[in-house]
Amino acid sequence: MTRTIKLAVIPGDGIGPEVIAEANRVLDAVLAGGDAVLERTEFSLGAERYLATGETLPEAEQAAIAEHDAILFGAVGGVPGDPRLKAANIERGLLLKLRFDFDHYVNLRPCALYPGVESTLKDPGEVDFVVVREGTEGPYAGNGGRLRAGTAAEVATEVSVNTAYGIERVVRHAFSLAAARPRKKLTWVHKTNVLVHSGATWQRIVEAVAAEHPEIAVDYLHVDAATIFMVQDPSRFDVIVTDNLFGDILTDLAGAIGGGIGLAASGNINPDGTFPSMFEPVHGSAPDIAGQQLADPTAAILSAAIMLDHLGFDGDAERVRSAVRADLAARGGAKRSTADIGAAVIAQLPPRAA
Ligand SMILES: NC(=O)C1=CN([C@@H]2O[C@H](COP(=O)(O)OP(=O)(O)OC[C@H]3O[C@@H](n4cnc5c(N)ncnc54)[C@H](O)[C@@H]3O)[C@@H](O)[C@H]2O)C=CC1
Ligand SMILES: CC(C)CC(=O)C(=O)O
Ligand SMILES: [Mg+2]
Repeated sequence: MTRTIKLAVIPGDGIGPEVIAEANRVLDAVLAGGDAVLERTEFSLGAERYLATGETLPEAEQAAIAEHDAILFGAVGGVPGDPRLKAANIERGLLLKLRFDFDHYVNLRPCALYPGVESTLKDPGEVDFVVVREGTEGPYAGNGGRLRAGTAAEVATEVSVNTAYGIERVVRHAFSLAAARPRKKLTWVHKTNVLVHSGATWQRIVEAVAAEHPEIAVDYLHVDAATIFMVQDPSRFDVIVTDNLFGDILTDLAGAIGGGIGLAASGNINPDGTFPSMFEPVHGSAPDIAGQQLADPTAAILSAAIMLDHLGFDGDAERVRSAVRADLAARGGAKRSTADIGAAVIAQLPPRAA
């Protein structure tokens, strides 16, 4: 029986539309001949839309997006610091609003160094881990403000929000993920020596959930030390669970050691299925290379594969990953356009199993 998947597509700004075009082409190719049909609705949102209309995320459009089975998201934002975008704060008013309102509490960010890919590390060893970044709380929650703005006595606060409810659900998710992986190891990352209040809550909850999972080896790292290990010995990581801010920073670093930010994929997951989950490359809109077909669409393509996993099309997801692996192995140092890489991945797709 044919299953129709309603897909909301938000290409966004800068390189977003370029990489999403390739992810969409790969999706069409991998699903051809199968029993899933994509029904896409494109939403034109982002900095460009704001500059043209003054709108960031109209309520009616958010409600329409909510009616979909999944969201494929490119990237949003303009040149960092562009004063015309200050009032809108596209990243918060659009991207974080979708993550928060759709309760994307698991921000899943795998990092693997595929054969043939050059890492920034000389001798990376085994790199195959997943960062589970909390997606709805922490310092990104929007709890802050400025007093006496614009004066010499200005005070700014950005309060990190950590609820037991929010921590427990993401920690449980990370433990389940670790339990399903062969190495069964979980590292939780925080800064408990200084952030003693939120650190204590995280620690209490991690230890309670760990007691239910004796099969999983658990260790802890302060976030600053975690960055050292990530570049000196990434093989020590299997599943990492951490808060929203630490996870954001660690996963750009993970992107770099995994062969470049153009390969780093992610899923903003609402595991309960109450809202559509959203799949997007880790990178931003890269205004420095936008419109030139210089962006690597692999991160967007691998994000689409995470989406296929989430929607239950594991076989097709694996075919996409296999094609990406083959393409990366064949790529060498060759410079290719965004569209060329998309086409090459499609050419490497293994046939659908009979
Ligand atoms: N999820 C999102 O929509 C995100 C949006 N942003 C926004 O994007 C804009 C640019 O932010 P930046 O800090 O410069 O981060 P960025 O990730 O857009 O770019 C950082 C560097 O990585 C390169 N890069 C990024 N993606 C690439 C790809 N697929 N292939 C090859 N190179 C790639 C860029 O050319 C740039 O040199 C800002 O407005 C920022 O707020 C930033 C991060 C995430
Ligand atoms: C612009 C931020 C809200 C997003 C970001 O950098 C990320 O989620 O990695
Ligand atoms: Mg980031």
